[in-house]
Amino acid sequence: MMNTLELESVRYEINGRKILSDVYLKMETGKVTALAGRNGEGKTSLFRIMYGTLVPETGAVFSNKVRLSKQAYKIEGLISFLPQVSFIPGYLRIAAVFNLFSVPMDDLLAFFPEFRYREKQRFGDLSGGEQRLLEAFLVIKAPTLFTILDEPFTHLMPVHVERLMEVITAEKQRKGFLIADHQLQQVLALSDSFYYLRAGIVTQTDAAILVDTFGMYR
Ligand SMILES: Nc1ncnc2c1ncn2[C@@H]1O[C@H](COP(=O)(O)OP(=O)(O)OP(=O)(O)O)[C@@H](O)[C@H]1O
Repeated sequence: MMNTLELESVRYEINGRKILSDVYLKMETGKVTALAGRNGEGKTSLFRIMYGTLVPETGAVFSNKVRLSKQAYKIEGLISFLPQVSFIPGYLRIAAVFNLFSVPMDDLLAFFPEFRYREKQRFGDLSGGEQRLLEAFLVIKAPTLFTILDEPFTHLMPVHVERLMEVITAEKQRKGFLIADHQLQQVLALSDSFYYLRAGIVTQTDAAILVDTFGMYR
């Protein structure tokens, strides 16, 4: 069964400045949806409104066309979110972190065997890139219908980006993704549908227009 998660008629302002005006956006299971936009256009704000940690002036989130009665993140199994900033406490050991997210360590080792025998290491002792990789992996694998990824490839080395893209493609069989990342080539390769956010307006677009707008090799 295909599931949808939609933002409808969302208006959001900060100190009287319009960030989002009458925004519509749809996520679907089985699809990766991309949101493109320059720095500061409001992508993170839109993600937080969808997730439920930011309250807009108007608008709502609909799951399979039914308006949510509470924030999306409070509904078990509905949505996971990778924010731009680190969110896992450094004192936790890797094994404990995987337990918390209900993700088996073996799932990680299948894609990233370099973490074998490191279960007892504390999360805070990993390199910045390794921490980012594990956070992205856990959110992607979390047992939810939908996942939002805010710049998942930032700080990752190219081989990890490639493998993380494989994880997303595999998980897409059962969930829907919404992704923003400045690595346009990767986003284009992964995504099935595209939106563009500019001056508060979200429009549906396609890969060719995004390449024209942002350039492939900036
Ligand atoms: N608490 C705040 N007070 C004032 N302005 C804010 C606040 N939070 C966000 N903004 C502004 O709102 C706009 C949208 O921010 P947002 O983080 O949603 O953009 P973004 O598209 O995700 O940017 P980036 O690609 O750089 O992450 C930005 O111009 C930002 O400066």
